[in-house]
Amino acid sequence: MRISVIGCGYLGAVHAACMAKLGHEVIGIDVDPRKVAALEAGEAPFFEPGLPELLKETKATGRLSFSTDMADAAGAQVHFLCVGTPQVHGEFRADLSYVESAFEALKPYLSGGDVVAGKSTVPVGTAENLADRLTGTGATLVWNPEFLREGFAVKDTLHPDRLVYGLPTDDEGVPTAEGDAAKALLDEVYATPLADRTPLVVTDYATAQLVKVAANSFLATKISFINAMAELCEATGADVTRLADAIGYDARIGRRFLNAGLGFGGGCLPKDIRAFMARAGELGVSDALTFLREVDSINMRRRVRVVDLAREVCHGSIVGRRVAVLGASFKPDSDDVRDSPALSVAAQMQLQGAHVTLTDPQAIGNAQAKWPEMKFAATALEAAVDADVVLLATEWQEYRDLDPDALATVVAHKRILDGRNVLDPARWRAAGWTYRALGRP
Ligand SMILES: NC(=O)C1=CN([C@@H]2O[C@H](COP(=O)(O)OP(=O)(O)OC[C@H]3O[C@@H](n4cnc5c(N)ncnc54)[C@H](O)[C@@H]3O)[C@@H](O)[C@H]2O)C=CC1
Ligand SMILES: O=C(O)[C@H]1O[C@H](OP(=O)(O)OP(=O)(O)OC[C@H]2O[C@@H](n3ccc(=O)[nH]c3=O)[C@H](O)[C@@H]2O)[C@H](O)[C@@H](O)[C@@H]1O
Repeated sequence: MRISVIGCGYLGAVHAACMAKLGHEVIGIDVDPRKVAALEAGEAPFFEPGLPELLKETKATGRLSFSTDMADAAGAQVHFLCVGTPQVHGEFRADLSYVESAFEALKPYLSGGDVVAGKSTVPVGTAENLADRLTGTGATLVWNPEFLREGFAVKDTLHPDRLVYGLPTDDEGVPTAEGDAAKALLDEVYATPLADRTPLVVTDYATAQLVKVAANSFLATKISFINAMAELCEATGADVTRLADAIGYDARIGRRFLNAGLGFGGGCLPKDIRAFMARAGELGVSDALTFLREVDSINMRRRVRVVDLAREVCHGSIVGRRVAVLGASFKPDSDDVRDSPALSVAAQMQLQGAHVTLTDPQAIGNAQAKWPEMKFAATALEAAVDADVVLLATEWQEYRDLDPDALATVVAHKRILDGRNVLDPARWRAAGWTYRALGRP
């Protein structure tokens, strides 16, 4: 099938390449000419494991191309909307201006029977509004939220945990004839994962939009729950990693997403819970989501706590102290620094008078663009030269594998803060290090 993908960022570029891998003929469209040029040359414009290989493979088939010209979307039967929905500056709500402009730019190129499939994460009500505005075009809107994780984006797109279709429905919640036709087209798009028995939830617009923000809110809540427990552990001398192991054995709770540390960041979880709260307010049900305010606060307190820990190990002040921060991306296996806890803590320390040197295997370029005045180093060992304290802020495998003896040869003081609870305290202490972590002794 011929497919267009509008917006080729972390979501859209992967989606486009994966759709081509599934056998479709795909045109990816983005307003950023540099991104389009890279993708058209078969190069990934950001770091995502497996994407460079997939782009090469699918470009070679001739089924995948990229363009800045929306007119190239004409002729596609399904158009995936994958543009950004960032937080509005100074407010909680989502900025829908990119969705608006992409949608309006696409409209003249739609034909009868086309499907516009929204993938961006949007406030509930957006799909209903866009659907109304398709009247007269003969095209049908569906909401098809995306659940991929950066770092696993290719696998998550080709082998999703589930697919969700939000279709137009009648007053009784039954899909309309257009809804049924749109479902048939999406079933064709996702024929391979559906044949692999990927669970499919077919529902209405409102539910499909809510599923996405509910999922991210649940994940954020799970992380903040364990980080709240970390605060209790800090007050009592308990170990939050053992606590997580113990409660995680209960299948009703589960161990995944119970890693305490610097908390969640990225281009999605933080802005999605805030946009959800803003939307609940507009709908007159803000009380239903007041707990997310606490989820957000617990998360942000972890960033403050790690700066306090640095101060503690430096005998009361970080002014003039050299701090090596290992990790700038919001999670390992990504170069994404949007709302990165690591970068935010590094910046805080710098603003409070420390001399910070930051390193990351993939995200230095993006971090430098955000904080040009920060000092950067290519490796952990270089960053740690003469350091008074080292902070592991993003758990890249190479930082998990660091040798305490090797690192000891370059630092000024053997003090390590484990911001992600991934190092072995006994090993580091045995090597003479002062080891401190979030929520464990
Ligand atoms: N990054 C992720 O892991 C996931 C993101 N999402 C959601 O997907 C959406 C996109 O997120 P990302 O890909 O991370 O953002 P991004 O910022 O990496 O990509 C958005 C892309 O849209 C392009 N764009 C903006 N206006 C356009 C227009 N009028 N026409 C064509 N292209 C346009 C931008 O140039 C950019 O390349 C957001 O709503 C996000 O919440 C959902 C699931 C996973
Ligand atoms: O809507 C989105 O964009 C995506 O947001 C998240 O994916 P992602 O942001 O790529 O990364 P996660 O693996 O969810 O991690 C998010 C943050 O939580 C942190 N985290 C994660 C797990 C954990 O146990 N503890 C913890 O602090 C990570 O370090 C990271 O900063 C969701 O997991 C995806 O399902 C969703 O599609």
